[in-house]
Amino acid sequence: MIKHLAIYITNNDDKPKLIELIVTGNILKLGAHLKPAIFSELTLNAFIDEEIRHGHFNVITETKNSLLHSSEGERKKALLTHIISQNPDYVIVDNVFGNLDCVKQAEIVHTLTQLSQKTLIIQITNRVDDILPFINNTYQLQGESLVAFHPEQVKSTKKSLSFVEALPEPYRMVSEAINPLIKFDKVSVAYNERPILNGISWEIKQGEFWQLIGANGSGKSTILSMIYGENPKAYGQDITLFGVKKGSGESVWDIKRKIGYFSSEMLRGFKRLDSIGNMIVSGFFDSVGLYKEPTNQQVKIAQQWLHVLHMYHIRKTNFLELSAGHQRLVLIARAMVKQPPLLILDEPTNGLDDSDARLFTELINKIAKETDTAILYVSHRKEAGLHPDYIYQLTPNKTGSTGKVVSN
Ligand SMILES: Nc1ncnc2c1ncn2[C@@H]1O[C@H](COP(=O)(O)OP(=O)(O)OP(=O)(O)O)[C@@H](O)[C@H]1O
Repeated sequence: MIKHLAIYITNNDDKPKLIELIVTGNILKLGAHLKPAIFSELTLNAFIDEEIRHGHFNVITETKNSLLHSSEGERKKALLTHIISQNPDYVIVDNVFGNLDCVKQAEIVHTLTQLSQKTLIIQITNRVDDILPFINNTYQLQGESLVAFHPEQVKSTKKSLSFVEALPEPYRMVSEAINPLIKFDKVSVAYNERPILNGISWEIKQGEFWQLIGANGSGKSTILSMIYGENPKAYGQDITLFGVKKGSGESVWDIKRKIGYFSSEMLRGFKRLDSIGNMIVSGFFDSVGLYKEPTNQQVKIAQQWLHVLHMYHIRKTNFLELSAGHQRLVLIARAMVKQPPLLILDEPTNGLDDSDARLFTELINKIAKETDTAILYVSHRKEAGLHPDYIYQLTPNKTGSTGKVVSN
């Protein structure tokens, strides 16, 4: 019987190094002649880069769409099919469920379970709930070797509140809020004649905390891009953003100014050298670096955020030195310093380990409770401990997804 294994890591572990140790045969004694395949976001990104640069598709999705224009679920499924067709000796499976809905998760588990009958699976995960059902051997990293790990350790960790200081008082922006902030009236969208959204009517009002859920490909990102992005599909639709009808000559810049935005994708390739303090205060200027002199009030608010996050003493530290989880907390503070009317969080916990996801969720609940900022949280994962006021669900079907409010 093949002895499949999972390696539980935290956001402080060096994942690329771990993968290198595995494929060079230096951590599991696998033999460097064996042919590995890596199922990870890094592999997917490499294929997407290739697509963009050379225009040819090595990995084809079920709908024959390019990877670039496919949803995350479609991409992962396509990558797994591609990997299996390559007949590897073993497969390293990294962040297997990131961004996948329950149905897609079950499909991937099914495919991997079949694959596991003849091929060794080495899973790398930072969520104990994600450990694949056919894996009984779990380890964690200690230096450059593996030691036994018991998932119950994480589950039984005591959960005390981490952010106790009050959030700063509102900055002037909040008075600009117009209710409802966002209004979609019978919005329908198709790509290449394929219906995606069908008659979406939805309102987000000041201070409300919404979670947007829906299967992969149901159109969640399409909705977001019509609010925050410059999706041309938004024109000719009945969409009102902050009291201004889309297509009425509104300024995209003006809309973006009213929205704090965070997506886990933002950290991909982020290389700027900035201190934590500057990162936060630059949120007042809608710029990444700090090019203007902040006012006393702005500095004070940024300092309060640093205190809330317990980072005041490390405010001069380079942002890139923080763990992935702490970087996200800083980017949330950066998006929130102005207390915008709306905060959009797009798959925000993807890639976070258990403890950082818990911290992140606690901060979002706190923002929802203590500020007038409305929150739109897009995620597949029912994040334990997250307390949205309402859930809006997209249900896909052949004529495009319909939407409805479901109970929490
Ligand atoms: N520019 C585009 N051209 C063609 N098809 C597109 C384009 N953008 C999105 N699509 C398709 O529209 C559908 C909805 O995509 P969207 O990204 O909005 O879904 P999603 O719910 O966010 O999915 P996921 O959760 O997997 O990210 C998908 O089938 C996708 O392939």
